[in-house]
Amino acid sequence: MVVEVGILTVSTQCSKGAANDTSGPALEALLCQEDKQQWRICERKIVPDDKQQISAIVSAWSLRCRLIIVSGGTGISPSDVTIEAIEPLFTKRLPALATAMVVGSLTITPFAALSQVAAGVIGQTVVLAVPGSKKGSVENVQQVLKVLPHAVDTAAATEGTRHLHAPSGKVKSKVACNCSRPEDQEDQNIGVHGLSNDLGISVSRRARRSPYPMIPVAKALQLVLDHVKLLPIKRLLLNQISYGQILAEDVIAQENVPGYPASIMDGYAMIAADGPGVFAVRSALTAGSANLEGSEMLKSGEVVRVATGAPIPPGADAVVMVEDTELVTSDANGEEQQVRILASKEPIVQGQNIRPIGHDLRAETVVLRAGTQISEIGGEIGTMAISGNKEFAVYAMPRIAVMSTGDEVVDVLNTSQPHSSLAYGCIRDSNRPALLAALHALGCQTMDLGVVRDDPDLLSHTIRSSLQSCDGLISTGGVSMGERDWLKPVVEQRLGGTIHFGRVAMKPSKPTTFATVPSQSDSRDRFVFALPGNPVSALVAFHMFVAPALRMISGYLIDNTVADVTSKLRPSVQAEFIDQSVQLDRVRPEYIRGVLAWDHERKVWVVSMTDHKQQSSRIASMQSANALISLPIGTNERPSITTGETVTVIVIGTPLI
Ligand SMILES: Nc1nc2c(c(=O)[nH]1)N[C@H]1C(S)=C(S)[C@@H](COP(=O)(O)OP(=O)(O)OC[C@H]3O[C@@H](n4cnc5c(N)ncnc54)[C@H](O)[C@@H]3O)O[C@H]1N2
Ligand code: MOO
Ligand SMILES: [Mg+2]
Repeated sequence: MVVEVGILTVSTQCSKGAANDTSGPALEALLCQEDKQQWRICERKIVPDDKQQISAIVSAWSLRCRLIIVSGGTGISPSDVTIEAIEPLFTKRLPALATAMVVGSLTITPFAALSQVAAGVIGQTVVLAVPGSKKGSVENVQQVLKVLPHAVDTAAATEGTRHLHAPSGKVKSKVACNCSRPEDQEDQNIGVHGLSNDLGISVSRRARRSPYPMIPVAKALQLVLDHVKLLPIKRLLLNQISYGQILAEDVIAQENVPGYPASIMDGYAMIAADGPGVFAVRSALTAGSANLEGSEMLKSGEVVRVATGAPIPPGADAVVMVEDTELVTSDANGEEQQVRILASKEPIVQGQNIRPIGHDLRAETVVLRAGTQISEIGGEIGTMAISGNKEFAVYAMPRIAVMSTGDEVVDVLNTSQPHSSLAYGCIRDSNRPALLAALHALGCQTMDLGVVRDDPDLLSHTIRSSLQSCDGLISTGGVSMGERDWLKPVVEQRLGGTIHFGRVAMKPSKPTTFATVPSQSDSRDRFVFALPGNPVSALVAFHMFVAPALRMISGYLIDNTVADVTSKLRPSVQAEFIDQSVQLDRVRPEYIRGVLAWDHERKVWVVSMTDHKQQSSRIASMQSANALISLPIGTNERPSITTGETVTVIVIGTPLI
């Protein structure tokens, strides 16, 4: 049997070209001498003493090599990190194999005692870590050369099973995956997977199956919510606050509203006990009239003309509307001298038409709770304005970078380019405009990264630099199995990111990818949603995963009282399906685009499809959609849904009412 071997040289000097790699070629020669038929060197690489790079490469190779030898970085200096990089990946340790290497080498030199060799299994791959010197590496491998074929056979012989491992280097769990499972079937290997194709790999050697298990939608959403973090709190002036923002602290009224007893009507302030009759008009008070403290008390038989909002003069305890009075006498200037308060069915009572101090807001009480969303209706902004506070604590709104990717994708937002006819094989970018609009509707700030070509260098540079000033990034395209689908390897291998999931059991949007990337400036990881390129897949994934995450980090859950947070972040209703029958997909749950409306006669929610061409490439099927109709996987017993059945509908827009 031919065994695929990877030889990784770890040396910062060699990786910079400052020294020649001697151990790699020596190990190659050793294996070739042994038996050319048996060992085939399929991977060779030199990397610096960098833990992340070492573990990323060993992880990726473990998907296609049966034996990996890592030489170098096994000493005891602080820069030696090979053992720390690979041991956490081991799904099984082989301590005796490591001991055999050390014991054998000690018979040659006592310096062997200063190397930390390691041996273990990652999935079905045997991995050895040996010293970096030409002599040391060869001597160590020689000690175990005879048993290596058997070790490799045994590791590979775990029939039908493959142990997957976490990309971050931490072994989360050992899981078995049935290799005969159809590619599209949901995988239970949640949260554990191998790495994407090595960026430098030729197309013929790329993995032909995705290393990312296809996880259920609910689990994917949970992973997203587990890994995104609340944004910082900001103290903003009222005119800096945007609709949609969430209060991070209670708003306390600083003063009473009104701060004085105020008239509710235009009319006459009087003493209620006087009752109807003729009164002398002593003076007039309009809204904004100065403080009346110290002014003369109103006497029986007098009234003061007041406007709505004007302070009530001292001594007065009721206001009668102007409509319930008539003029009796006036002076030469037209000023009122006497008015009659007309008798009506209702007696005049104390406090009539007067707002006492603090009637609307009482000083030092909470007028808006933390967790309140500032709506576009205006009620919250108005209350904040009147509360007497200058600044308000709110959660920052996310700033999100948006990027379309693809050599064939033509930018329609770049106005400096003339609008030209589309070249053969190209398509206009519909994803970025749609996502930017959806983000703005959620109140997010955006950074438009344009259309980026399918080039790992360009992609990694664009993502890295945008994440310096954004909380997260949304890209579309390049996440599936194509030879230029670079997003996953770029995130893992160039940005040091962790992919939490790379496929979801749903139709559309199967290759939806969610990752976190360490920040270069602070301890808050940035998130990357690498959405599929198909336009409907991108938008459905946005509403299923990205929008709830954005709500969560903007503070939507801080006053959470409901057990099921999903219902707050991604609301759904039960509705009657009123369209023609639809065949259910036999492999993935499907989210078809729908129009949700309230049936006023029957008092039920009803939902129909936007149209009957629901392909994931066809953005027109998203037109008018305000809902995603969540359809279960079809079975022989239930192959379709028919008119009148009740379905779960995820609300993504304003329902028709
Ligand atoms: N062998 C396999 N092939 C595919 C699989 C699979 O599992 N195995 N999955 C399919 C599914 S499902 C989807 S969804 C797509 C996702 O593809 P990518 O995310 O890699 O996206 P691209 O390959 O870059 O593009 C796919 C499609 O979308 C068009 N596109 C891309 N960007 C835009 C844009 N900004 N505006 C408009 N249209 C865009 C692009 O031209 C392609 O037609 O993969 C399947 N393949
Ligand atoms: O998941 Mo893809 O989004 O089916 O077309
Ligand atoms: Mg693709």
